[in-house]
Amino acid sequence: MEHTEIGVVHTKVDRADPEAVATLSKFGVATIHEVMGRVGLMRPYLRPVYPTARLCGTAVTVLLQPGDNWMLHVAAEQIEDGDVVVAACTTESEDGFFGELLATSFRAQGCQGLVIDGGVRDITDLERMDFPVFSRAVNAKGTVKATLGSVNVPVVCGSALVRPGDVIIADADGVVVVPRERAAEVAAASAAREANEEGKRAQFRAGKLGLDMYGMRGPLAELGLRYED
Ligand SMILES: O=C([O-])CC(=O)C(=O)O
Ligand SMILES: [Mg+2]
Repeated sequence: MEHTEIGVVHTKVDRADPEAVATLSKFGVATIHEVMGRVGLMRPYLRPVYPTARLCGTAVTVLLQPGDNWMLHVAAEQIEDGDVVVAACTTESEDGFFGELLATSFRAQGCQGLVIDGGVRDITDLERMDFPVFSRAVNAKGTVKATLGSVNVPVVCGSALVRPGDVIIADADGVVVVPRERAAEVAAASAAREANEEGKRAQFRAGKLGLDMYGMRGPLAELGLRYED
């Protein structure tokens, strides 16, 4: 996707339904990705900067220029309670765009965390603050404030399309995007899948084999699987 809109801040965002966002926050990224039909995942190079980092919220999107974090300060003013900032870059950049100072500012505006297709720094402080960040790099290299990007335009972050107001869920398994129109439906489907998995878990715990639970013996025999002493 081409990033054509440079130098614009959209101040009005159509955010996903808060009740659906609250429900989605209870589920893991793998579950949500599965029930959406195995779509919406960002590339796995985006990793939490500390292992227990976890976030769920509606996206304020940022388009950055390489080595320039000016638009993150512009974005701070657009954050509402429960938002997650999703920052993409016009050109690949691993510079340290974000650290504990910006985290302090974002948190004061009600931000739930950051997903950035770039670098971040101050990660010991970010962990101490329990401010969840998912990034492509940890990098002490600083950035400037010299060039315009945009805020609240559609962006491609970790190869996934994110529109302002979409729901972002991230945990140790990855980052997933739920289009804002699908939030309620995906939340309900996630709850159903979790209930189904709880049933399977109970059977596995009791010693039942997947071979029997999933009726695999017949198809394996048909394919000619042999058991030999
Ligand atoms: O200020 C910056 O450029 C990034 C940073 O280290 C911080 O936010 O603490
Ligand atoms: Mg710093």
